[in-house]
Amino acid sequence: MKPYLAAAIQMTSKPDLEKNLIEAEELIELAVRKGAELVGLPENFAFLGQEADKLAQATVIAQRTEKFLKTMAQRFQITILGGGFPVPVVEDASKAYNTALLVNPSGQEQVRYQKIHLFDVDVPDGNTYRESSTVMAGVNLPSIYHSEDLGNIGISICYDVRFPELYRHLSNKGADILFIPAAFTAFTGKDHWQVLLQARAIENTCYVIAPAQTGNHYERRYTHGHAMIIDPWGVILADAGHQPGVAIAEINPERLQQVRQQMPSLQHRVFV
Ligand SMILES: O=C(O)CNC(=O)[C@H](CS)NC(=O)CCC(=O)C(=O)O
Repeated sequence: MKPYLAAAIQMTSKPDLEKNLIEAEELIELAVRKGAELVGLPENFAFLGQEADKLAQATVIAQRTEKFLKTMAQRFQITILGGGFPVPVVEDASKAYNTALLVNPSGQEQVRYQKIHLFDVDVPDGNTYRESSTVMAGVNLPSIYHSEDLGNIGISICYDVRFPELYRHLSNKGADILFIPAAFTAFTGKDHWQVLLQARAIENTCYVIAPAQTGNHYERRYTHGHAMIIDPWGVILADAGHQPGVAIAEINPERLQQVRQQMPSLQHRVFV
């Protein structure tokens, strides 16, 4: 593993695939110009709209998005995570998997993760979320991407951040970097987002890269923003604030080793 720059992209995705991919490309290009070699896009970067509309367009979204990620990776010679887009379930036309895809600079798919924990929550601001009405829950724990240059990368999506056992699994498997791409609601995000991300970083002594959605997407759907990168001590290295943009920070193996020496909590685990 070498020191390198990573980018957590922040977007205001809309119910418009082509428009979102254009915005995503601009932000990837910005991240690459700043030197990023590992780039993450947020959950729903390709399409953020009504569940029914997303499902109706899922076949096209999946095809376009997979091709887009491979093209971006090859063109800019980066490793890229597409942080959650619908891929139709073959056996059930009423469902899609909320899928995150990690692609290497050769344009090859390295990890495919289907979101395990679905957001079925009545948020106290009056919005109701029933992700499971159109999304099939994944049942497989994500595999780690072992990269000689970039380190061991673990993947998750959004609401997963509330389930620390998933991240314990990833750190047990050797993760150095945890991706947590999200579309966190504005209401839950203001109190929970940063705390949860810092907790996952600190308890696993891992870098956290958290691409995010921000602002108003359609009707009353608002997300929290604050795409960020956090170091293994829990320090926030970069925070994208409220506007679309990029949070960029260095991922440094010496810092990782230093924190793991200073705080060897992973070695003191008793139960898992
Ligand atoms: O809002 C949208 O339409 C897009 N969001 C999503 O697709 C997903 C599933 S509904 N959002 C979350 O998981 C939010 C989790 C969260 O906010 C929390 O855990 O508090």
